[in-house]
Amino acid sequence: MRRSLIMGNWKLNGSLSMLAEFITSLSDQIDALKMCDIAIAPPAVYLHEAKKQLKNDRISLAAQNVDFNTGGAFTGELSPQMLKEVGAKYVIIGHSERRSYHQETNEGIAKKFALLKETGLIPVLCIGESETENAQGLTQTICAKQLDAILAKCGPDAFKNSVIAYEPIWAIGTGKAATASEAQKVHAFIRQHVSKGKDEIAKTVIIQYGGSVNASNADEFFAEKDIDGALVGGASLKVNDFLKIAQSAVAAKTF
Ligand SMILES: O=C(CO)COP(=O)(O)O
Repeated sequence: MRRSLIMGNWKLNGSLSMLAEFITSLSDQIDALKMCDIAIAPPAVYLHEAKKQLKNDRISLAAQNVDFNTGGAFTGELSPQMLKEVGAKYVIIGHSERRSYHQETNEGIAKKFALLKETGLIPVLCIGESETENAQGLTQTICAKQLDAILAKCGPDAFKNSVIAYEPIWAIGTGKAATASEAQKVHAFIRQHVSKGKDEIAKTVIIQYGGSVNASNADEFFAEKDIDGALVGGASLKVNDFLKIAQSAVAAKTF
């Protein structure tokens, strides 16, 4: 059975003191959350300190972005190896905020995906459609295009041991989450599209939902069979809300 993965994407938020408080509270509660994997993605500048403060490996670290070069004259960038060295296990790539504010393309994101795999890091590939695309019935077409760029670059086994986060752009930070059944339909499509009939991939690829997940609506998402956790933005900044979301994931797997 796939384990749920609950990941907090702090985006451009947080501080050293918030990090310390967050890690202490999360560590106190972690034993009750055995059935799911937990990760936080603070700004990369805090990863090294986070790694030092984490007392057990039940809480993993994620970075929010990476470069597609391994080193050299690329001012301002961070390589997969650097992120690995400071404790990252996962790296979020292709977030819609990076696609739109930093003009990231499917091809560039595919290069990042390939490099992460080579480095032994787990890519968390964000995909999803805009409000207009959703209204035009293009959700599956857009998701397929974003996934196909990865399959073209990395081959049919690309998504083995990888994570995909379905994040409809219109649901991010808006308080207007997709309904659980809408999300489930897209997740089922994604699973079928990336596995192309290969059981090993269908069974292991983790597909998170992201977009206005909070402590009150998380239960509904985790009750769906193809929703394997959540990539949480705003609600991941408050440790109690984040914990409640993780508890919902645990409850969904234990009855
Ligand atoms: O973008 C997100 C996670 O990557 C979702 O953000 P919100 O949970 O704030 O909608």
